[in-house]
Amino acid sequence: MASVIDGKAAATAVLADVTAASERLKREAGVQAGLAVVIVGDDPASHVYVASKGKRAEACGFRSVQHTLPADTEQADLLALVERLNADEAIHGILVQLPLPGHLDASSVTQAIRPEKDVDGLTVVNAGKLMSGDRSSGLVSCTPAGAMRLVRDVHGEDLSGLEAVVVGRSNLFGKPMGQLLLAANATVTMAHSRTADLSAVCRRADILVAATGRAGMVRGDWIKPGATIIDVGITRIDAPERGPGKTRLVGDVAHDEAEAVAGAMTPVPGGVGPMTIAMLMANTVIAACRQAGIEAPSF
Ligand SMILES: Nc1nc2c(c(=O)[nH]1)N[C@@H](CN(C=O)c1ccc(C(=O)N[C@@H](CCC(=O)O)C(=O)O)cc1)CN2
Repeated sequence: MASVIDGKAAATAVLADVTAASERLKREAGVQAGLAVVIVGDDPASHVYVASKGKRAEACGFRSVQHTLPADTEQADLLALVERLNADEAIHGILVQLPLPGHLDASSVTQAIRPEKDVDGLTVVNAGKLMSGDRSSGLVSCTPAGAMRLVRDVHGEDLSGLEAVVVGRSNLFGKPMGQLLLAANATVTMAHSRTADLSAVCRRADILVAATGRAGMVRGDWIKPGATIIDVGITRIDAPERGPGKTRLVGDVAHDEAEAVAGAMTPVPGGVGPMTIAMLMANTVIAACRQAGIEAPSF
């Protein structure tokens, strides 16, 4: 039976360190870290995540600002807001919640954020720094940074000799996750929906990271006995067994099958999700320390 990798407990530990760093920033530089989150439209899940980001930011002692824009916001208006936030000295981190409504070009909005304030780690500057191994001035995308911290809790800092397979190749998660695993000396395979014999590729993994976007896609017989499973998926499904109209969250890994084979695995909920928000707070305090010219913590 796989042991549970407790993302909530790991997130609580990160948030305690973030709060301490935020207090040090105030003491040493007289600066309150500022995080601005921009949300466009009415997607209910996005609103829940953004509200949670605001609450966490306040709990860490940050100034937290939320900009809520209507679904029919024009590209030029969104870009103008990003420019205002770029110029605002009280704001050290900017995040535009994704997905954006279909008529907006998410990439050009993301790329308009000043790299020093890009707490989502999505600008080409930050993606390039991650790829070239520059961790001293770049910012890493929150979900992969959080997932990597969970991997380190199980395997330590050095993954030499271990095979890691990442299923999914998004800019937000799969690509940076592959880079982080590689930087820790894992032998990394990036797999995706067009990979031939995906189940056989996954079975090679000592560390299997599933970000397929398809609930329950990774089955028990895709898993090497004893492997560590990081499940990045989060899908709400109907749960009639819990009562009429009830729902529950599931990941990309068939949980019960995987539990019988894996050595350790993240649950959904309570695994990678809480780490996403904790690492956003970590990135914000790192960005604020750098902008204030004091030593930034590492997480
Ligand atoms: N600009 C960004 N947009 C999005 C990101 C991102 O990193 N940057 N990630 C996801 C959504 N996301 C944060 O924005 C996120 C997803 C899930 C969780 C979380 O804590 N999940 C909980 C369950 C929550 C629930 O009950 O619904 C868990 O897994 O335990 C936090 C953040 C897409 N957009």
